[in-house]
Amino acid sequence: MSIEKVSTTEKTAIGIAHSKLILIGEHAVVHGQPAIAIPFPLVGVESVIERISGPITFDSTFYQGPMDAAPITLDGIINSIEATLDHLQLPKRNLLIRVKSSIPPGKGLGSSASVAIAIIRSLFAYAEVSYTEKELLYFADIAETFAHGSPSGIDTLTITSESPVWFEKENPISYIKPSSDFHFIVADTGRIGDTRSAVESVAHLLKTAPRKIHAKIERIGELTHHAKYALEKAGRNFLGQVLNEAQKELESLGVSDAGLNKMIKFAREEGAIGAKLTGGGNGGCIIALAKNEVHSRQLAEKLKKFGAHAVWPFVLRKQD
Ligand SMILES: Nc1ncnc2c1ncn2[C@@H]1O[C@H](COP(=O)(O)OP(=O)(O)O)[C@@H](O)[C@H]1O
Ligand SMILES: C[C@@](O)(CCOP(=O)(O)O)CC(=O)O
Repeated sequence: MSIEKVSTTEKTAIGIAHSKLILIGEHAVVHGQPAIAIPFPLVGVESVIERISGPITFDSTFYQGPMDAAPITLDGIINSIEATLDHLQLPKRNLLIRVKSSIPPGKGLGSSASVAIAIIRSLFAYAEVSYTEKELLYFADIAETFAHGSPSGIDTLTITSESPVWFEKENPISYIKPSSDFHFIVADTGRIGDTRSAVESVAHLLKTAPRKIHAKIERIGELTHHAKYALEKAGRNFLGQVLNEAQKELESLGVSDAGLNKMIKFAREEGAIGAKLTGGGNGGCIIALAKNEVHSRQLAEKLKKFGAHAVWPFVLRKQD
């Protein structure tokens, strides 16, 4: 079936979602340590729902066609959609779901969670029903659990937040207020990571060498406390050191690959105060802390020439 030929009536509804960056604490957060994550509005997802007649139909870069024939990679999102439709008491038919995303998938930027959240928002808008934050997270976490096994919940929480978050599994959220501007660059190594298998490999290590691995996870937690202090008080030089320390621990947990290590090394040689992987790792993106705005632009150019598939200079603004 060609999506262009599906005839729609005038009723449409839109839902959007930005993506997220984990500044520090990925992987350790799955095991109860805190993490800091930042809403990342430079890439995002738009979901448009249109009324059609016939089965629910997808139109996205991942798949075009009826939902009941969708590939297994969409099962998580489909579970979220079905649960949301049940909640809204809408029939599971007569909808066209168009998904446009500028978030590269499998790069640690929370693509799966953003897609789920944009779609859920568009379904609520279509039904003209308002929702609470808790409901939104509940339906999005259905997709995340399917995609990532045992997600900490940090992706969905940051994607629904407008401010940087301090996140712990048992005590989900408080907000971080940076005391100055921080200039970051996010750069994509080009290699796709698999968050689920990276999380599983850390869980496996934890079983085989519990004391050693637990100490590393706790160290990341301690560094995350230092990062909060750096953002709110001590400033960029201390934050850079802390990010570099966190990268060492992530490497020793086996979630940083050669592509990430090479790009992180290059960013530091070019003056980044700190650099580490962001997200699930073993592919995906690095986050580097620049000295200032000019340096951030120069570093972005250099990373591009070095071979980054995409580069996003990004300012975390001071908040009063
Ligand atoms: N454009 C898109 N359309 C539909 N689903 C998408 C799209 N982009 C991502 N997804 C969903 O998200 C999953 C990929 O996200 P993933 O690589 O796990 O993201 P991340 O590791 O960055 O959180 C896909 O399997 C699919 O279910
Ligand atoms: C590795 C982890 O800490 C972050 C994963 O980030 P992403 O899904 O790769 O964007 C997993 C989690 O917190 O659920």
